[in-house]
Amino acid sequence: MAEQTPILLWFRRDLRLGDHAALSAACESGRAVIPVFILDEETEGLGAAPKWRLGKGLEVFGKALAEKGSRLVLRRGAAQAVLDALIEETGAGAVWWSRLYDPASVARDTGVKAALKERGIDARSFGGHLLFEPWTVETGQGGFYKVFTPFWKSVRGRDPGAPRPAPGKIAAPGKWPASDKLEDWDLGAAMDRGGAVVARFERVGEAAALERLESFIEEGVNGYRERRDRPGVDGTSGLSGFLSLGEISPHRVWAAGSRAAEEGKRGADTFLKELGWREFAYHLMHHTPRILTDNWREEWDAFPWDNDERHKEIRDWKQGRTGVPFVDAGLREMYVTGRMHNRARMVVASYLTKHLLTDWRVGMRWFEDCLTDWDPASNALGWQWVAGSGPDAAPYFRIFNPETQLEKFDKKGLYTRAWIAEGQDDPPETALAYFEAVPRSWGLSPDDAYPDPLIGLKEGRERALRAYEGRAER
Ligand SMILES: Cc1cc2nc3c(=O)[nH]c(=O)nc-3n(C[C@H](O)[C@H](O)[C@H](O)COP(=O)(O)OP(=O)(O)OC[C@H]3O[C@@H](n4cnc5c(N)ncnc54)[C@H](O)[C@@H]3O)c2cc1C
Repeated sequence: MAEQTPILLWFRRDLRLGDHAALSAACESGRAVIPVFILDEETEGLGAAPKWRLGKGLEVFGKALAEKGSRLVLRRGAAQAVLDALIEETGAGAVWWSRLYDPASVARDTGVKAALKERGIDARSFGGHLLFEPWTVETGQGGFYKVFTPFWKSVRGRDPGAPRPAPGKIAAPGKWPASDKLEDWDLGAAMDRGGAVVARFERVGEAAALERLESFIEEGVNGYRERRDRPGVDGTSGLSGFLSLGEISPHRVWAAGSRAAEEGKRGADTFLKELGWREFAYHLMHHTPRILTDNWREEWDAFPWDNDERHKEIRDWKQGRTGVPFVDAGLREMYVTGRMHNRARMVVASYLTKHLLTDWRVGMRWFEDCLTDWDPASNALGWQWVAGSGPDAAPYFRIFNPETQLEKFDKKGLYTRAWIAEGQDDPPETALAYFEAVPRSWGLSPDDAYPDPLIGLKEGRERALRAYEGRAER
């Protein structure tokens, strides 16, 4: 009987046991569950840091499954071919997974679902990566939202439902199919010596995510509104890496934030709103997938962006050597920790796209290679928002001044001291770690002089404004 056959649970960006709709449904069915992760073309193509982070996540998730008497079967190849082979080997009658929303995953999953259904396999996708499915949020006219505030107004009162508990038991199949060895995949290869440095700062897995959420709600959320903009303090939740790989569900985070708001904890509403930005990014990626590749506002196609990555300015920006302390601190923080404070993300993006007149896609790709919390939707929206080419974007002429930003948000110089070694008698470990992490071929040393600015801030600003005005005349 088909109902007795095992279920293949295809894990992707949902490496958790708690609040997992597909896993809970599979366990409730009473059938054997075979968890599988596929290293397919799309996963192979991840940037260096997200791929390294995925490897760490898979390691921890495999152990969590083992504690439940289950396993994570690892296979490499095209998703359809791998699933077909596993169906043959195990007699599975169903393949279930949690939905993804980027266009490449949607195209792959749509094809896989159709092919599986064709051969009589119960192929099902479940929600869980988002609070609200993008197609369920509509304007009064039946369209999609292009501006955050009305989007937020339309969803903030919704109840996304309570998070589900982790299953007590995951029934194992009579015989396990063979699995690749995670070490053989060498997912951290492109990180070279940087991996060991980032590992000091990275926390991985569902248990770590739950711990972080709990401590943030207990101690951090109260001061979140005031502290979230200060890059030199630990004032935000630090959950983005976990959310990116689905080691915690947004429902779980939302539920904790809502409870904190009900208890009157200051900052909780602001925190929920930030989760709203993540939803908004996905809403836009679903309705306009070109946000990942093209100027969302087509009039920007005429802008004379520089996108020649051989240019010294772009190389210096990537290396955190622009001579502008806030910009360099942000880029170095990312290189060392795999993450960058949100205020710094805005400042480095503004500097690249405005002072250096560089195409936002150059910066977006660098983030995609260096961020352990890389998220396709939030990254694209963030870059287009800052560049001015995106939906609900900051106007181009509002150019961040990295010096005044520093005076405002890092008055005591905590952030720049933490990340820039040059010029300090006794630099902290964080600042020195940058020189351990970067490739030797960059030839950098903490004893070097701090670089001169690539361009005066006033001069860069005026040049950007001239280019912007020129664009309007084109
Ligand atoms: C140019 C640029 C690129 C970015 N790239 C990414 C990316 O690749 N991955 C990523 O997760 N975020 C990205 N962000 C958004 C934001 O910087 C990070 O989500 C945030 O810094 C993560 O830290 P946290 O978890 O401590 O955030 P908190 O302040 O604690 O916020 C809680 C959660 O809300 C969500 N969130 C917060 N701010 C934003 C935002 N502006 N847009 C979308 N979601 C948000 C995140 O899921 C975050 O974990 C980018 C922002 C900019 C300006």
